[in-house]
Amino acid sequence: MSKVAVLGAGAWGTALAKVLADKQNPTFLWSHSADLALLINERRVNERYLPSAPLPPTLRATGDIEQALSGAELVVFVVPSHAMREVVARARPYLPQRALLCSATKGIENDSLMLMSEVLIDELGRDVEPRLSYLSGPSFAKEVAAGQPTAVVVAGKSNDETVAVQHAFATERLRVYQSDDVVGVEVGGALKNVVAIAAGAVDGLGFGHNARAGVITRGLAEIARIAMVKGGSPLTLAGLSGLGDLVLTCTGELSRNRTVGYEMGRGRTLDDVLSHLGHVAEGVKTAKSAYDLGTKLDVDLPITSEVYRVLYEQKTPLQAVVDLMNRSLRKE
Ligand SMILES: NC(=O)c1ccc[n+]([C@@H]2O[C@H](COP(=O)([O-])OP(=O)(O)OC[C@H]3O[C@@H](n4cnc5c(N)ncnc54)[C@H](O)[C@@H]3O)[C@@H](O)[C@H]2O)c1
Ligand SMILES: O=P(O)(O)OC[C@H](O)CO
Repeated sequence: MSKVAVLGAGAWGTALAKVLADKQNPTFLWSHSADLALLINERRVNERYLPSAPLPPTLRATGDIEQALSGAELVVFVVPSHAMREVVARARPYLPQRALLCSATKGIENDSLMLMSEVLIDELGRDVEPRLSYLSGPSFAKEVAAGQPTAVVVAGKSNDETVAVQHAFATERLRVYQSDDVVGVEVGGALKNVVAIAAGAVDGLGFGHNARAGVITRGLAEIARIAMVKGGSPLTLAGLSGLGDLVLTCTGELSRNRTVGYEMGRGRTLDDVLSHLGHVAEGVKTAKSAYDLGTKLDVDLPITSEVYRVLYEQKTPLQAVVDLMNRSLRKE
């Protein structure tokens, strides 16, 4: 590619920009903090969000979104989901007409209950849909940046454009699969963060492997129910952006979402955990969106609902486990 723009200089934006820049694509990494962009260029590392990864000379950070976007063939949106609408609106005047647009954000917007695909189309118009794709799957930024073998999936409605994005990201260490199930891939990526908070809480409470496996499996059932009601395929949820990301996030100690649940399981408050986390934990906001979505679409989401009550209604994690275990018995 002659130029790539990555919007969002957090851990994941920096890791993806490094992947693209290591492939010799001139890559602009946009940060909404001009000071952070200056520091990244000066130190050749993003010390705030991804200190473990030295950045190649083909990567340049900038606080100027017009400079980042001008002439870009591929634009990657990697800001937290609550900032997506604002950043897309900011980018809109400068987006090159034919650029491929890829979201690597995992979340569901509060209040509108929109997936990132829906936010992007809402802000940019239905015409851009063939150029839109969504990258998801089990991928801790630190491991991707270190060249650890990783498999992800990119989903889009238009085959040629999705294949182009698949090839843009693929390396010997980053295997990229392709899918046309945008809803399934997005719902899987967003809701696994909520289930990971539950899995972390169960670990923090000191329960065993059985409990964790139960949360993962029954959490997957909830994710699949929402995805299907929204038009996604249950098969997608058996893939990288469903089971794959769920297992990673529910078991990996690098997960911010699991950490939130784990620390709350050990008795810390949400505010205390978030004030020390230093990164976004998407599952916190997505728990509210998913809870509201379940109510709106009349989908049964017991684990998600308990995570919501622990995060927003001061229910204790232990009481949430007790209530989950003592619901009426049913078929699997
Ligand atoms: N970190 C990972 O391993 C990983 C992997 C896959 C997907 N993701 C997803 O990628 C997205 C970004 O996560 P991250 O890990 O890079 O987050 P992070 O917490 O490391 O960084 C967040 C970034 O967003 C910026 N930001 C915050 N508010 C903003 C605003 N209003 N406008 C513009 N920028 C703003 C911050 O300055 C920071 O650069 C999330 O949806 C996350 O779920 C993360
Ligand atoms: O650290 P987490 O919990 O935000 O998870 C990061 C990625 O989504 C894992 O695929």
